[in-house]
Amino acid sequence: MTEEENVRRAGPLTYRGRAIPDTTTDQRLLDRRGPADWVHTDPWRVLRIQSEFVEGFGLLSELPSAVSVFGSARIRPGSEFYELGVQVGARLAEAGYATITGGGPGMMEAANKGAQQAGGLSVGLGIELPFEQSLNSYIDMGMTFRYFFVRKTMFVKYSQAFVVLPGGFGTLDELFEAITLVQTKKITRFPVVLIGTEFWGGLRTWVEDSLLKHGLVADHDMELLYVTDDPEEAVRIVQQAHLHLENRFERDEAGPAS
Ligand SMILES: CC(C)=CCNc1ncnc2c1ncn2[C@@H]1O[C@H](COP(=O)(O)O)[C@@H](O)[C@H]1O
Repeated sequence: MTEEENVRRAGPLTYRGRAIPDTTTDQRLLDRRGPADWVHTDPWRVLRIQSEFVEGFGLLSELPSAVSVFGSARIRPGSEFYELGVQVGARLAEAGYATITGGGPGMMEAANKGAQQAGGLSVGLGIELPFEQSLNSYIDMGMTFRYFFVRKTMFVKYSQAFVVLPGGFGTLDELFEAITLVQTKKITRFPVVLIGTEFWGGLRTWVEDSLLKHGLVADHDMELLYVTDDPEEAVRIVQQAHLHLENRFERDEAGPAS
């Protein structure tokens, strides 16, 4: 046997003599399918989760300054709330912010529509649901996620603030997640603005009368619930916080490396 026949290189690996496998790596990959139950196992899911982060970061990392807008999936076009959502998207676009929503119908669609029509970048981050649903038609850039928590990371990582319009459980989940991240200083200088004083007034009162009264939140935590009826005021709050943050990063970058 020649030296050439007695060696097999498989990528960075070298096999000689009796250690040479009967098949090549590609043969093992391509020649047969083998069992398929591993696609339903957690190690495989970890790779899918990883790929969602890769795709999400890839889609969003070059996004300009952006604000995530949340709100009910159930509000219909033509309603007062829907119009408010359109206004929010439009004002954000005029101030130079991209609008990110959950990509669905209702208030998400309204904010995307307002943003797109005012010439802003309109982004939809959808979620796989047990019933058929596609991204609304006012989205310039979109992605549909399998994993809820991956999608939530994107909302926080790629926006400077949250604007919360009237909504149900999904909206409350997003609102309280954001407030908890701010309260625990996982994110800083991150305004969370609720739009609709009549709609959100009861929640604010309950937080004050129950949570604050029993000492479950601090006085200054109440400031985390900023409520207004005016989309322009919401944008001003976002801009102020944004400016502060940029100044702080500039100071940090000028200081000693960490
Ligand atoms: C018709 C219907 C129920 C469609 C659901 N389709 C959805 N598509 C995308 N995001 C959603 C959807 N439902 C809830 N969400 C998420 O939860 C929030 C709305 O939930 P809710 O309607 O307030 O509780 C949105 O901000 C969004 O991020």
